[in-house]
Amino acid sequence: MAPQRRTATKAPEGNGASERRNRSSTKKDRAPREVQRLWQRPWLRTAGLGAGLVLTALLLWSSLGADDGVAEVLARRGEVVAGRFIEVPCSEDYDSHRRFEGCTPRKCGRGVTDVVITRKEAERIRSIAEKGLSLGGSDGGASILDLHSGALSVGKHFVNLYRYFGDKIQNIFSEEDFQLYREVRQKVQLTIAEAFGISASSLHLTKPTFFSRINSTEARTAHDEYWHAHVDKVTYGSFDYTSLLYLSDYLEDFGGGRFVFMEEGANKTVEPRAGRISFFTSGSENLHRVEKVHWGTRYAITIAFSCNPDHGIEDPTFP
Ligand SMILES: O=C(O)CCC(=O)C(=O)O
Ligand SMILES: [Fe+2]
Repeated sequence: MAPQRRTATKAPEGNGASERRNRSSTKKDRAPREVQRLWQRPWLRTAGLGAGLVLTALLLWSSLGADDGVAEVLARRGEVVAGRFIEVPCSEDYDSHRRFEGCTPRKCGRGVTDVVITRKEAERIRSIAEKGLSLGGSDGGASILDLHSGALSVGKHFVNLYRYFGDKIQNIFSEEDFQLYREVRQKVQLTIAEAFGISASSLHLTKPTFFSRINSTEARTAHDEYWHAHVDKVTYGSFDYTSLLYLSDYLEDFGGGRFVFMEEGANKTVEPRAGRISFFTSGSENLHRVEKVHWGTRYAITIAFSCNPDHGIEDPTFP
């Protein structure tokens, strides 16, 4: 729009012929007629239409971008991130909770690493999720399995798989599965502690800790609506540090389903990759959402930590 206006007003000034031809016109009506005449020139009309098209395309692109919430990629699926950390100012969310010095975030931010959990480990963990979730699954697009509480999505509800399946659950899961969960939790805890400069022992595993399986089936209940923007500290209360371990690959196993940190004009996405850990402080400095999954199946596990020992839970144990 701006270049078009500049052309229309500037051209008559420098165009002597046009001025001479219009000597009889009053000052008042000169500009519109000159603009009209200029507009009748084919090249200007083409340029104007071109600019209009570019502008429309830009507006469309930015509105689609805003809807999609995508601006920059923090971690691409195809790259191996050896450790990336971006500090962001802490929100005030932590002030309304009891503070634990040396743990409650004073340094806030988000990190990604692909070198802590191997692809092989991710595949083994994913098979735990597959085994557990094969026993149930939501009617809608999002199912969860919480090894700690035993919560498993079934239809439009949850069941406690330990109660529901009783001793039979020992035929599904193995001691090694739980051992693996513990090892992964430990590695994630150390990664978070190091990135935020705190002691790993000040972090307490907190609930809920769960596997998620998302596909493109339409949501049936509010539990299936995983795509809403949220703040983990608000949603889950006890969370101070959130981690996500991805168990499948963006654009290989599923489409859509990118993780988005929402920031005004500068959303950042994390593209899931098997074995990728994404971790961040849980306050509103890290408002986020998950894009809708358009095809395929996306597996992840949410493991979070609290600074408050009262909110700590033990690792899940083999029943
Ligand atoms: O699966 C993800 O990428 C994010 C999940 C999430 O935001 C959550 O569990 O609170
Ligand atoms: Fe979240």
